[in-house]
Amino acid sequence: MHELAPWPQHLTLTDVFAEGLRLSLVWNNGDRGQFPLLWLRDHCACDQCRHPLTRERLVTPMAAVPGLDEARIEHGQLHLDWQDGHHSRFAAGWLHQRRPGEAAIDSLPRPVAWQTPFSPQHVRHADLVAGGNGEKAWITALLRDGLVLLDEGPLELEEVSRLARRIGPLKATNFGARFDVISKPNPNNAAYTSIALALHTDLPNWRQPPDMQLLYCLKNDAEGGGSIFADGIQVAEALRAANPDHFQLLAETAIDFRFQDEEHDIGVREPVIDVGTDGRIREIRFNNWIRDTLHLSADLITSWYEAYHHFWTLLHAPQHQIALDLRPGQMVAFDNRRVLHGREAFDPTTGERHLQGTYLDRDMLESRLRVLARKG
Ligand SMILES: C[N+](C)(C)CCCC[C@H](N)C(=O)O
Ligand SMILES: O=C(O)CCC(=O)C(=O)O
Repeated sequence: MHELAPWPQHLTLTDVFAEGLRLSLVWNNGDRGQFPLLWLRDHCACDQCRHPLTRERLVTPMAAVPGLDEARIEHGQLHLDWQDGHHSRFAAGWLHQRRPGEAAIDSLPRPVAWQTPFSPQHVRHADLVAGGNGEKAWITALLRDGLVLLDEGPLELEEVSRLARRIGPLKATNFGARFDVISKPNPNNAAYTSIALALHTDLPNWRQPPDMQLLYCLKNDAEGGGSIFADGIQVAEALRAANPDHFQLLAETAIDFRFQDEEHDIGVREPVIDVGTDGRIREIRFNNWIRDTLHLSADLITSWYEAYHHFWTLLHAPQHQIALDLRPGQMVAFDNRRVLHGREAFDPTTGERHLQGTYLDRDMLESRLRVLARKG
């Protein structure tokens, strides 16, 4: 079927009936499904309909489906002879996975809000780089919890880039594809100082902020510098429960985020909480440094500030935060569209602190997990 993902091999078809412009199929496990003929012709997997090497569809949209001469089951699989001379063959398990009206089966983990007390999953570096289950566990935890820790990695510069490249290309931003979090002489960003960083998401001033952030600890022996995290979904749900009007205001009111330095001026107008039509929280944009002028009507301004302050207070409430003291050789990976991160101030005169970081697209993590799942 020109499909790399596995489909159930034990299923066979036992019956097929034509009903107008549909076929009704019955499998050996008793399941039934109805398939419009147009769908079947559009999904034909022969070499004229699917490119044998790229696996991409070659069939173009049809106004009407050619008539069917015969639909039959051979060795449990479906064979169709079309009146225009075309022949299609469908594997029973492949069709079963795609029964119209059934939700598509995707093995990707759904995001699950943190429950207090939340303790993140840890994966050993050696297990991640061995591939297989270690890598699956790491990606699964990251997609599900929005945060995962890697332990016992080597103290090598660029290890973060090597790990990221296993998954996909590093996602470049105006800070480069790979960045060093150290205190710098002429910082363009609070991260490059030694001051405390309140909880934030990175680059909410981009239409599409980076999805996943990896921070690899190489040195952390200065006094202070502990890391903090909070789950934006958990806290936004807490806000919705405590004050639905505040939640609504942050979800419905777009505000401006903006970053500027000598070379850039990157801004976007979006709400702090992005809620889907189903009420699900899809994204949090929260970064108080790069919130731009609050350009709202005078009526809205005071109530927006109230709601924002409420959210800020809940984010920083001890029950919503986890504190991590990153050790050299440890890497934290988190979903930057959901989980907020921050750190305590550190004293650069007492020792060194050096993190190397990069970003990854969520699509690449999902892709990697699907590829790993092919092997079962
Ligand atoms: C991690 N790195 C230093 C590269 C970027 C940090 C970005 C955080 C910043 N306040 C902003 O969103 O613009
Ligand atoms: O220094 C840290 O621990 C976090 C740095 C940070 O918040 C950032 O790079 O955005």
